[in-house]
Amino acid sequence: MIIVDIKKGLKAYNGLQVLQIKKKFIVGSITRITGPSGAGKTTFLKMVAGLITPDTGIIKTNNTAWFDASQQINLSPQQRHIGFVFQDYALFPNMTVKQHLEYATNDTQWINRLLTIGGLSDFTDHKPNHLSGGQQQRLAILRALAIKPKLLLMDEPFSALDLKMKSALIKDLQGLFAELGATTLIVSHNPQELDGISGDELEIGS
Ligand SMILES: Nc1ncnc2c1ncn2[C@@H]1O[C@H](COP(=O)(O)OP(=O)(O)OP(=O)(O)O)[C@@H](O)[C@H]1O
Repeated sequence: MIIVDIKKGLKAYNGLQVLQIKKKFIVGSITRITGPSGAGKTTFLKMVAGLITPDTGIIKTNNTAWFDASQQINLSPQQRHIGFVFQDYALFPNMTVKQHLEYATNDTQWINRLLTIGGLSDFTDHKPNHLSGGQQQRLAILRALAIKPKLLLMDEPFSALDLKMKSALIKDLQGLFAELGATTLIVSHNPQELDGISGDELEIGS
């Protein structure tokens, strides 16, 4: 179980807006995160990852506190061992596809499996600017999975993929998530995208 109970004042264009999230995520579950633009979906994922600090509250998993404002506990993103797929991919311009994955793991079998699932086996020596938008997005997903995370945070991870590619990839990813025992949080604007996959939903800013 991952328990989140946090508050953060967001600096919105129209003044201060308070983002308050109280939610439990069951281990191994897939949760779809929805909400209007600017509601705080990305900020929420970044707080869980340890990239943005909440103003108050707790984030804990099993018996480990990742964040506890009252006890001044705030584990680093590395200590939380999370996979993060950023909305803008955040790839390294000077690294090839293969180097992105080798940076995260030295398990070559796992790397090859990921490359096959992402359809990038023939592009291992390509740098991001020699990949299509969809290929870059797939690389961002594979890189997040490379560390075999127990918690995977994905921010609009399928937005650049065509329907056929998306449904094949999602099917493969579902198998991988189950194998890793990963708990997955996916921000998605597309209502049909995760039908039959995500068991839970978190609506932010409604
Ligand atoms: N570190 C921060 N501290 C305070 N406010 C922030 C911080 N980072 C972003 N914000 C503010 O939080 C608000 C929500 O932004 P966020 O990107 O989380 O929304 P979103 O729901 O993901 O939107 P979209 O669907 O358009 O991607 C914005 O007004 C932004 O200015």
